[in-house]
Amino acid sequence: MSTHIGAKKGDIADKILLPGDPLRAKYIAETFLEDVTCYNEVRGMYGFTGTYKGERISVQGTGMGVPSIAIYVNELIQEYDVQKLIRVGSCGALQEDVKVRDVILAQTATTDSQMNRMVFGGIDYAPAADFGLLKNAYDVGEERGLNLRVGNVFTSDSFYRDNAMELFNKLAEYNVLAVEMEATALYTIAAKYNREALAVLTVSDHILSGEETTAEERQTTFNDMIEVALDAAIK
Ligand SMILES: O=P(O)(O)O[C@H]1O[C@H](CO)[C@@H](O)[C@H]1O
Ligand SMILES: O=c1cc[nH]c(=O)[nH]1
Repeated sequence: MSTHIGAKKGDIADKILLPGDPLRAKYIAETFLEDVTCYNEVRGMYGFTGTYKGERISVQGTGMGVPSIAIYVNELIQEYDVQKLIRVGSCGALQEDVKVRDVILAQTATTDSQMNRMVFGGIDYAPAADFGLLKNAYDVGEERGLNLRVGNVFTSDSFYRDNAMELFNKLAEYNVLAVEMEATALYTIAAKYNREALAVLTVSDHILSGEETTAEERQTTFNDMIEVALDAAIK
């Protein structure tokens, strides 16, 4: 086992979905995977391995924010040799034409996290999705008739911030689509170890209008996101 994951070598597949919420990991495993085993309960951050359309795949909760996902992604890569990592998360829309329930593929992730600046000595590294995974996800979404958005998202170090609209309006002016809290760390760590990474996000609320999804709607639209991620992972 690694420091935060109670799995043996080989318990985790080389492809993995990464929701922030560990209960979303459980939902994905129970709803979409077959022959499921739970390999992790450490800190309640559930991890499961099963099969999807005959292919072995895992799903692991990451918690919220850059420090938390960075722990799981580092251990999944360094201790369990995971190759393809796809975050499946929620986000808040920053553009008028991005609607609640839309699914976004994060091509890149702007951030206020200090993580990359610490690594690169102050340079603004540009974390990017793996092109092959991004293309697979886009193609899968098109085949399913989804209106996927592709672009820049903001990985925020805080969910609550003073004068938030000042920053959000500036990000919107520069065409950032939505705000979430983990993608930048996933992309940067995956790049370091030459692994494939992508964040697929469902808009759960709209920052400008205040509109929110109901719990039921969230489940349905999350299903679109989850199926896009699963099909992209095995394509
Ligand atoms: O739905 P998840 O994957 O947790 O993602 C979003 O939701 C959390 C905030 O409520 C943050 O983790 C943010 O990135
Ligand atoms: O980080 C997040 C996630 C969903 N909605 C938000 O407003 N922020």
